Formats: sequence, structure tokens, C-alpha cells
Amino acid sequence: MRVKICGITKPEQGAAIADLGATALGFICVPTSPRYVTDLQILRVVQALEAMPVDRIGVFANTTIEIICQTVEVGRLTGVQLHGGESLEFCDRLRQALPEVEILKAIRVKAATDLSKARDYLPVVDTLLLDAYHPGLLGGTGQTLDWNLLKQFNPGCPWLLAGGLTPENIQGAIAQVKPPGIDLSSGVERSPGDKDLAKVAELFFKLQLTGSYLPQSA
Ligand SMILES: O=C(O)c1ccccc1N[C@@H]1O[C@H](COP(=O)(O)O)[C@@H](O)[C@H]1O
Repeated sequence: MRVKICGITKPEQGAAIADLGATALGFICVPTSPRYVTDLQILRVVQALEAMPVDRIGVFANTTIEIICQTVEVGRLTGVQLHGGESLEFCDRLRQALPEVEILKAIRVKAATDLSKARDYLPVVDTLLLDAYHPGLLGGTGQTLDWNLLKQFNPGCPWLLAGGLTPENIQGAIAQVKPPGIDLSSGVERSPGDKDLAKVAELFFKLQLTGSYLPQSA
């Protein structure tokens, strides 16, 4: 199972979370977020990871291709998560600009119709990410989406379940939704951008209990 921990701001926390078993780390590149990091802050975290096998995903919303490309280059990112209202055409242009970089499109799910909207992106993105809809915030809200909507969700591409996941609810989420990957941010932090390593360790312990996650050394 793919496990992305998002909203990393500190080099020592990024390295510790990769060591605990995260397969991807996320960096919030949305200036209005309390978890916002600059390109150089991302680079400092990435340098602390040395050769650890972990994906490095920048999270953007409603910005320009030029800004994304610059952050990918400076921050040595392997993936870009688009968390705003990016169109199919925008994703296609980004794919052409960054052919080697994973493109994840986040869809904020309010109703079942949003899931068909998600499928529209399949030709041009690599991975879908389903997050909860919030009227005033783009992400990192700590709110869950209606997991009942996802029982039959099988888009035919990799996807991640996000939105309000915590060490407390992760077993229920996996039992109900069976996602191929998960993404957590506020559920494993002390305050925005300050990850709680005890909560991250508890998450991986709970994941092992589900049987759907094997530690990398296993
Ligand atoms: O975390 C943020 O501040 C943020 C800001 C703007 C866009 C996305 C953001 N975070 C993403 O939100 C989801 C879910 O977060 P949570 O687990 O509910 O706190 C996650 O994918 C983050 O990448």
C-alpha cells in the first residue's frame, strides 16, 4: 500500500517519517496554507532524505505551469499534486512540460457525480486523490468524505484516499474503502506543519494490523 504523509516542513521530521515507512512525502506549495514551504525549505528536507526511497510530491493549487516547474526543479520533486480547480487542458500542458514527473489530481468529493468528474482526468494524470469537500478551504481540513460513495470506486488507475484520516479511523477506512493508497496530513500532526512522530508510528502500527501494509524491510 502506498502511504503519503503530507505537509512536511522540517528536515528531521521528513527523514524520520520516511524511516517509519512512508512511501511518499508531500510539501504544501500553496501560499495561503499554514503548512506552506518555499522551494528552498523543500530542498532542505529532500537533502536530509539522502538516498531514501520515498516519493517527493509538491502540492499546488490554481497556480502556473512556470511556478510548478521551478519548484519541481529546485525542490527535486518526483511528483506534482494539483489540489485546486485545474482543468483537463491544464493537466495536459503540465504533462507535456514535465513528462517524467508523476501527476496526481486531487478531487474534492461532495457527491457521487464528483467521482465521474475524477475519471475524466484519467487520460492525462497518473494518479487520482480523493479528498473531502470544504466550502472555504482547499485541503488539510481534517474532514472525511463519505466513504460509502467509494465502495464501487475502481477508476482503473492508481488512487489515494485522503481527507481526515487518522491513526484512530484508518482501520475502518481501509476495511470499508479498500484504497490502494492513503494520504494523511492534519491527522498526524501537533499543529499545522509540525508532524507528531508518535502519531505517525501509531499509524504504521495500525496499518500493519490491517494486513494491507507490509513494512519495507519485510
Ligand atoms: O494541507 C494543506 O494545508 C493543504 C492546503 C491546500 C491544498 C491541500 C492541502 N492539503 C492536502 O489536503 C489533503 C487532506 O488533508 P487532511 O488529512 O484532511 O488534513 C491532503 O492530501 C493534503 O495533501
